[in-house]
Amino acid sequence: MSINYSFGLPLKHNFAEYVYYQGLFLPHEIDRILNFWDDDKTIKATLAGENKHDDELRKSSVMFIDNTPENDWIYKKLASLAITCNNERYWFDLLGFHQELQLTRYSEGDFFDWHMDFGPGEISARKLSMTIQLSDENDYEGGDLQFMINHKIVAAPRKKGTIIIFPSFIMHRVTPITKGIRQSIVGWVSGPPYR
Ligand SMILES: O=C(O)CCC(=O)C(=O)O
Ligand SMILES: [Fe+2]
Repeated sequence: MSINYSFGLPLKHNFAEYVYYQGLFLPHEIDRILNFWDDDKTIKATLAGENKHDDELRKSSVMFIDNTPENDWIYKKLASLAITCNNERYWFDLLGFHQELQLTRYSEGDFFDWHMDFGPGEISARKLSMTIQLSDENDYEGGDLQFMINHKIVAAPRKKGTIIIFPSFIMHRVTPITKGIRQSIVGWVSGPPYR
């Protein structure tokens, strides 16, 4: 027998484990971002939150893109895309970027194994994760950004300039680079606790 015991929850039929967008950054803008790479500002990637050093989970180099006036165009574009995407798909409460955008470089042998971007402590406010594929897909082998969707592993598009957005609680990884270099920007949009 059927029952009707609705709490009247607003259901979101547009939810997707990840979405991607192309064309927000022009090729010359991507090249401009790639030129930010400065070996002197580079650090070995650590994990936010718990288990800060876990060499088995992650190997890559990162630097941070300060939110200075010259870099604001990058933040602006990503913020506006995040808001649009959120309004179409997720309806999370978002407050903004509370951590600097991260420029990541994966060289041969580098990887980031299965993880969520969400967790206890300083990463508990993350709601949406964003990745920009900065490298030409033919410049590296391996280095796929993949999502675990139920029992299936799905790879994100690799095309240079693609922006992939996903809820920060979705499991994902970057497979080991077997040849070349892959670069990406990773950003996290934060918000108040889920309720
Ligand atoms: O490089 C990427 O595309 C994603 C990296 C990642 O998952 C992270 O930094 O949390
Ligand atoms: Fe991640």
